[in-house]
Amino acid sequence: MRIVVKVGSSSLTTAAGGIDPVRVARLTDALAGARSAGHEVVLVSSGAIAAGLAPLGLKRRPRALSAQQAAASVGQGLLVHRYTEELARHGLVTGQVLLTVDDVTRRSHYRNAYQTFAKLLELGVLPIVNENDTVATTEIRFGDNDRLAALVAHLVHADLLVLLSDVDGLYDGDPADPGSSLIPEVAAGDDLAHVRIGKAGTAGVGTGGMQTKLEAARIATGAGIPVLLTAADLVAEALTGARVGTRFHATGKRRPTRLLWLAHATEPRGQVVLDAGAVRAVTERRASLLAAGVVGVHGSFVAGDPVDLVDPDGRPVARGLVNFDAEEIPALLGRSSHELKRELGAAYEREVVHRDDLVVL
Ligand SMILES: Nc1ncnc2c1ncn2[C@@H]1O[C@H](COP(=O)(O)OP(=O)(O)O)[C@@H](O)[C@H]1O
Ligand SMILES: N[C@@H](CCC(=O)OP(=O)(O)O)C(=O)O
Repeated sequence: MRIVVKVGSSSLTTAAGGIDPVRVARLTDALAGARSAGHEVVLVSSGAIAAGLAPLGLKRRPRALSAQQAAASVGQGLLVHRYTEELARHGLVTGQVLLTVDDVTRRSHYRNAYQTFAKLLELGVLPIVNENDTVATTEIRFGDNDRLAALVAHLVHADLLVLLSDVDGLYDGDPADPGSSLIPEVAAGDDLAHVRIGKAGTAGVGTGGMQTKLEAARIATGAGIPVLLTAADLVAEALTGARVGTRFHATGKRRPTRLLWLAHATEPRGQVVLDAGAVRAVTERRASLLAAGVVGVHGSFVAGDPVDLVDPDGRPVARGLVNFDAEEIPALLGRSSHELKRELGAAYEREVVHRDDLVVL
């Protein structure tokens, strides 16, 4: 099996906030065990910011983005160094992969990322992935690694996504509350509306809490990948197939990876307003969006940016990579490709959003 394992900051750090060598060793022992059993493993690890706090004399995760980026810059190297040393004891070679949203939503970059992972796995390397925190800006930042892990699982065609946290699974209420109980299975179509979801754990280093784990589980299972959510302390059990944690069954089929990223990882830079006919063409017939069906445009974007396609009432119906700059679109509104080609030249005959770059929400 090809397994993506994601570990959160709260499962890697000591109470004081630094990287905990004992917890890292427990994790790497289990990853090495999975490799010995014949599985391919990709690790998505948070903890760069947490690892950078102590060397910078910081007590807790800073609020300002620039300070978080500085901490990540200091901490990422330390974190990967720790993993590299531990995995080397098991004869394993590690490789660092730092991703930004843009890297994987634009077609050429996405193919590049896929090929890098394929090569690393073919060479027997254990890739260690994190967000490229130091360069990611607010707009293009994931911020939490749960969704990143789900998208990486899809990118590398994983058979299983294991989400490790400081809690041993999904509870129907606050896990600290003695009245709450663990949910062992989430089947396709199960309604989680009754589950009370709280914020991130007490350690104060995690970011997403249970909400981003559920989103990650929804993305992965919706793309055909089952998810196991359990405690980092139980990683060895989880990777040897013991019945621990919460198992989310696959609910959907694989979709092209880039489109999954487009739907879940991009911040739209603007909106293109469609008339009712274009809404039907895009959502029901999966057609490209042509200028003839566009009635308005909002925001400032350039060709290649992600935009939301909205219906006449402003509700998003799809997201796509647009082929024109925002300021070019008003001149095209409602006009047929044929007319545009005749008056403005062949370059204007292109679709506003091509069907291959479009995902229905
Ligand atoms: N319904 C719930 N079930 C399980 N955990 C929950 C729930 N609601 C809130 N949580 C909290 O979510 C925390 C995990 O999120 P977080 O601290 O962001 O972890 P990580 O650093 O592993 O990503 C747990 O410590 C737990 O206290
Ligand atoms: N990329 C960030 C991870 C963000 C984060 O804290 O995520 P998580 O602990 O998984 O909720 C880091 O390495 O510090």
